[in-house]
Amino acid sequence: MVNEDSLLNDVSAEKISLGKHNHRPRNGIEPFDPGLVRSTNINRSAVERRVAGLAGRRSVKGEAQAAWLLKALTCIDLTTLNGDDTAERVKRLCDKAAAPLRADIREMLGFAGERVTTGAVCVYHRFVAIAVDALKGTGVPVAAVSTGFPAGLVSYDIKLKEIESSVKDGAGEIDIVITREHVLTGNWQALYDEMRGFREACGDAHVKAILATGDLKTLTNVARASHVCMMAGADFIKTSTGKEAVNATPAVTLVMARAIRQHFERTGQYVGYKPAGGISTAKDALAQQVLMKEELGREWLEPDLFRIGASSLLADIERQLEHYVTGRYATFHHHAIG
Ligand SMILES: O=C[C@H](O)COP(=O)(O)O
Repeated sequence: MVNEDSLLNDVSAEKISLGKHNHRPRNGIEPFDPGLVRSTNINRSAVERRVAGLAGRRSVKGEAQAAWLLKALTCIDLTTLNGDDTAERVKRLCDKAAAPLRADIREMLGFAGERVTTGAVCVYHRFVAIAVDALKGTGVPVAAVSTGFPAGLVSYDIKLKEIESSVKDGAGEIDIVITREHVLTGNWQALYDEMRGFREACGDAHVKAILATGDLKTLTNVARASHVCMMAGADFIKTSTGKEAVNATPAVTLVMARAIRQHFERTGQYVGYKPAGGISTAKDALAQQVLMKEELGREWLEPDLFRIGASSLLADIERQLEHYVTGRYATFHHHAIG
């Protein structure tokens, strides 16, 4: 059985706490602070050095790795965002989110009686009601991508209406995309204003701000956009739509995690982090988790503060966990969805 205490060697009192989906209380909204934005600057070489240093120093093996992967699985926002999505595909995805691990693997890991689920299911607005229905009683929330995802270039009014419709259909989380032009032209006030409006339109649903970091040109822009969205009340900041050419790189994770840390030190508010796009292997997930642990600490490894947006990661995690308990690798078709 996976020793729960082995999740991280230096936090032996912590538990894996499976099946926990509680959202944190909503964060407050800070007034716009242009001085803080102007004074935020990122040195790319320093970021790259730190990322390379971490990759060399930290590796998680054996039983501890199985525990980390189990934890990563509970943080996945299991996603389908394709033009050919159908109700049937979304229902199958929901079944997988509610029971992501084969019963025999779960049993061999020592979690037979536990509810193990992914962090959420993430879909387009059209499928929100279907997913909410399919996930009834599972505790798994539905996240809706919104505000003209992925480009975010529909009118502001339509963006607000889209958020409101998804909330009405039962989405507990709304993943909004920001207007990249506001960042690229340095119009931080406009970014703050739209983010506040999105947050308000979400009502009680939690809001994740997708920065589309691959479009933002510099790490300084990534850090400034992170701060502005957090000031305006984002519950999570998220890297990417998965549709940009570059998605959740370790450098971007480091910059966004540090922005979250600074925000926490300044305001006492906990903002979550969601890397998304191109995270498809257990190794990718572990690299993101290590960065979170090193930069933000143990609390930021739980699904209320950490999610991984991914369409195909689950299959590899399940495969690695099967290998851990049986000593064998199954072929990929045994872990079909996710
Ligand atoms: O938010 C989630 C992403 O769209 C998923 O991207 P992916 O298909 O590269 O895993």
